Amino acid sequence: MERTEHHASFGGRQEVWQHASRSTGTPMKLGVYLPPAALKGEACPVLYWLSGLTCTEQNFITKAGAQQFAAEHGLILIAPDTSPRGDDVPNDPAYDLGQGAGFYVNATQAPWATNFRMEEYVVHELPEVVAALLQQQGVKTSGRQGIFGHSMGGHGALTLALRHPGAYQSVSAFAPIVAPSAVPWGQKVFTAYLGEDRTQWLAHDTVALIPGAKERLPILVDQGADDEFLSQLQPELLKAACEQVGHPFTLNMRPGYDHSYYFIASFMGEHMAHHAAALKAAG
Ligand SMILES: N[C@@H](CCC(=O)N[C@@H](CS)C(=O)NCC(=O)O)C(=O)O
Repeated sequence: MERTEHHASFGGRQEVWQHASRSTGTPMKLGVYLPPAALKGEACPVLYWLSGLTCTEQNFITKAGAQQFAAEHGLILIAPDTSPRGDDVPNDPAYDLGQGAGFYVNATQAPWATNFRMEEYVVHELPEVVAALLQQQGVKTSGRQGIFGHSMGGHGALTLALRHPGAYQSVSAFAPIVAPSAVPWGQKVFTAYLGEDRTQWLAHDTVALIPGAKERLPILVDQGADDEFLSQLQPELLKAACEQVGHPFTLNMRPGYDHSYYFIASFMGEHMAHHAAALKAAG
């Protein structure tokens, strides 16, 4: 495990770490923000951010403006890469498949199944990696975890929270892909990673998971009304699914906002407050 970057930020520290991943069989990078409270020895909750298509660990830490709110609320922020990478890792020329497009599932199909194990990585390996690198720096955590993300990463945050009840105490998303089985991005990637059997896809589809959810963790979603990818996102499908079973759900449609990090940064403070409140209430 190696620290490759560190920068003072809002009284805390933004770091980047690299480690050998047993889940993906590749080196993986992650952004780690330590708020001032953590550096002073307070036990802080951990909030995971999952990025969208084409992103690395860098997009969120350089463009979302989240550090100021993490500093204010005393949250440790973890931002992993979106997929395994490397010359020996399968890839595709399109931006929405292969490297940079892990979709937070464990692929079952060749040639992806060996390395593309992002669900295993995020849910099981990452917390161990984070615990180890925090311990190395004498930083304590409260044992509470939240998860949020954008687009493909919004899909990741919602499905991982729903598929692993008890693992996360707060969840939210910016412009998430809520029904991957019903839209081109999801259909293409799920066919490649999970195969032709659509019943396998539904286990990774937020709208399909809501009716049988084991816990009703409140979901906060922000969506730009002028998002150029709205047809791939369709937040109204999630609204309807939540209404049908009484799953607590807040959808903020934001007129004039697109799909970019300008949109994300504009509402980051509200999402961080949502997580801070839920993680504090969870103890
Ligand atoms: N038009 C984009 C589509 C991909 C895209 O918009 N990716 C979003 C997530 S789905 C993103 O966060 N891009 C990186 C950034 O804005 O920093 C491309 O072809 O690169």
